[in-house]
Amino acid sequence: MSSSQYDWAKNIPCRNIQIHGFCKFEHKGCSYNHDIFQKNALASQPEATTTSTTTATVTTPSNGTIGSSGSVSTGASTSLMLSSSKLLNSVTGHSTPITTSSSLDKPNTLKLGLLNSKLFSNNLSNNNTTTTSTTTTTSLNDLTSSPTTKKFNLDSPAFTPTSNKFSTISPSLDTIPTFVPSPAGKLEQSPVNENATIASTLRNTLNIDNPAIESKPTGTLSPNTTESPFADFSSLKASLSKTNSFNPSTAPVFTPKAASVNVVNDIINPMGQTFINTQHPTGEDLFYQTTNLYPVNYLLYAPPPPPHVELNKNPNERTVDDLFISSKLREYLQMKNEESLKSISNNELDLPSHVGQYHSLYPIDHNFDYNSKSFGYTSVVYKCMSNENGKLYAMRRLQNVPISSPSVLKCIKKWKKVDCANCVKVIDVFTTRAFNDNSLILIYDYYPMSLTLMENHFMSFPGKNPDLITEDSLWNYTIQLLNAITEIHKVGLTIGPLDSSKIIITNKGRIRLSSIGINNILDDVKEMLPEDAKAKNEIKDEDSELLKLGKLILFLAKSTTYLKTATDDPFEIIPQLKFTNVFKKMLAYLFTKDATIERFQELVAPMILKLANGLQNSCDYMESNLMSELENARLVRLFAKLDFISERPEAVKDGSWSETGERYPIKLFKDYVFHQVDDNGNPVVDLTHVINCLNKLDAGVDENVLLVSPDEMTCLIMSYKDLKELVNKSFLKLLGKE
Ligand SMILES: Nc1ncnc2c1ncn2[C@@H]1O[C@H](COP(=O)(O)OP(=O)(O)OP(=O)(O)O)[C@@H](O)[C@H]1O
Repeated sequence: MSSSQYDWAKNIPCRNIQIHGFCKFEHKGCSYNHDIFQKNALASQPEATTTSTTTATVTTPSNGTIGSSGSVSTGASTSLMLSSSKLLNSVTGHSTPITTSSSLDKPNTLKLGLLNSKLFSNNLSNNNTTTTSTTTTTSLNDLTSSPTTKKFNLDSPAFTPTSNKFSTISPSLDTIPTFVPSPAGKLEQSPVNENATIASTLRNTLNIDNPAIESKPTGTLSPNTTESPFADFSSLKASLSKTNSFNPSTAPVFTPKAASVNVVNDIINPMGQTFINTQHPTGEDLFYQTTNLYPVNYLLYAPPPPPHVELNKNPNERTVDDLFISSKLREYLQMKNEESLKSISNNELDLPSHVGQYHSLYPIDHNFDYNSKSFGYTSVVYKCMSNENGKLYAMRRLQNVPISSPSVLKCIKKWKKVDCANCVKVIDVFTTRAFNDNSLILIYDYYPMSLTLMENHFMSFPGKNPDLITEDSLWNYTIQLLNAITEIHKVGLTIGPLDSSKIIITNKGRIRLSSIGINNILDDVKEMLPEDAKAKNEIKDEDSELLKLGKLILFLAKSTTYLKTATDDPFEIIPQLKFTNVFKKMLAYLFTKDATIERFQELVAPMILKLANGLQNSCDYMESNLMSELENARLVRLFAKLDFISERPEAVKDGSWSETGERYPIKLFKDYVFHQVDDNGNPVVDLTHVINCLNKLDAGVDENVLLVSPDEMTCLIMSYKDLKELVNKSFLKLLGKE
């Protein structure tokens, strides 16, 4: 680049000086004039004004018009000024030069450029300029007399940054003046007051209950306080960090049961429900304090449609409910989940924090009776969590069992081998002094929400009445218990007493023996007792397995019938039962002396087939529900993928990631799926649309979709196929696998 090429610029003041106060390219080839400002600074003020006025007025040609059309009158001095200043900017801003202006013809443009340059230089020797300069003197009179000059005229001081001011500012951080807050007396004025308002807004937004802040209400800060107003902020910051930082020991967990703890007052919430405000507990109790005080609505996500909708549906019509797992099943499973998440502070019940490797004990006895000694010892059942694998287990504790040798626990090895669908699997057995006594502990698989046969059929609980005993349910129990007996026999063991309080219902109609193995251990313990103690603990268990089964079924069956004669003889009771003869025959067989398991199995075979049929139907039902959830899981993964990709905060600076770059269609697609509004601007909440779109995206169909940005300035037509490719590509890039 030859310097002569930019000769035209040598009289034009450098815009860098104008803006920044200096030009860092001054001695590095910048072709613009750098001396003018120095001269101007030295020149006296009146002179400068005169120069300015004189040069400014030059903007109007002699005929009082400007531009190629010659139609702009001198009256439009403001617009004229703007045009010329615009032009000046374009010239001095090193951008498109004078000659390329489209709106002005060449001579005029050139003239204006030169005239404007005179605004600063007043030093032109060019003939053209001299002529123009002469011609504009008249216009000056016109302009000065014009009423429009009042507001914004040529006399308005031009913006001339004082280069001295900027040059005195040191780039060093140390020399940057520090902000000194206003004296306390001026606290009611901004900006301090503004800060206080921010603090209070923050406090209100975050709902921080900080007495330090509370004592200094917004806008009424004490005038004679000598404290820095930022003291508020430090306390706010402290409380913010306190409020927002995660502390596992104080982080609340959802504990529905604990709602009744430490009740101080009830508050009526706006939704018309009563929830409980708990006193702030201390220490460990904080962990268990109630946070969700509203009763859980298990059907919140997809409530079943009202009957009039359900009944009047056409075959091709679906409700949201149809898209998901059946509401009843979901509610049931969610209740089970909730039950298994229940916890309570160890302090509250004086429970040990750990028993062996098990912790988080939670008593699950529904009707704990200290005097009930089913095994000859008081027994309590807890839900607990294993420290080893994080799984939940049921822990049965027998209090004060006189175990003198660990050898009595060996028999449990055999019980661990029992793999039966109608027995609760035993996991572990040990003794402990964690409860301050000699407790025998047995660990079993945990089945949330299970009730014993006794509880299910003979007791009522809040929200649950005793279940009716029917012939079908009795057949069901008989066959399942027969299965348990058979399986236990296979490993050379016997079931021990068959008690309705030691059989749990873990699912609809599904029963399991809940305390297998205990009897064997206690028998061995008994063997080791001294003779007199042995006699005291004697529990006669001479019945055959089938007889035990018969007694249990008879006990359940006779509870359904009013017996005319009070008798204990099963052969007198059975004929009085209001059940079918087949059932009565089966029950009577269990009480016969020569009853065998094999013969009994033959007897109940037709009923086993019926049960097998029901179980298979139940399996099909579960599988179909699983299928619908399977699709949901697929869509959830797609949701997750989309969310992983779009609106990544760390990519905000890098526009190429989502906002304007390659991934912009994904952002628009998300808007298309989730953020549509109707004609009235109301959000469109249509799950079918969402599922349709996501399914098409997942399948990558060839169909095109019109994606429009919210401001309607960008429209894209893309196929789901391309979108899918883009999503996959972006996701791989995110994983660093591209
Ligand atoms: N493995 C288990 N999983 C889940 N809950 C269980 C399990 N075993 C027992 N339970 C539940 O624990 C509670 C107490 O059981 P337990 O056998 O002690 O019955 P109980 O009626 O209290 O008898 P007892 O009067 O002899 O103590 C019952 O509600 C039962 O459903």
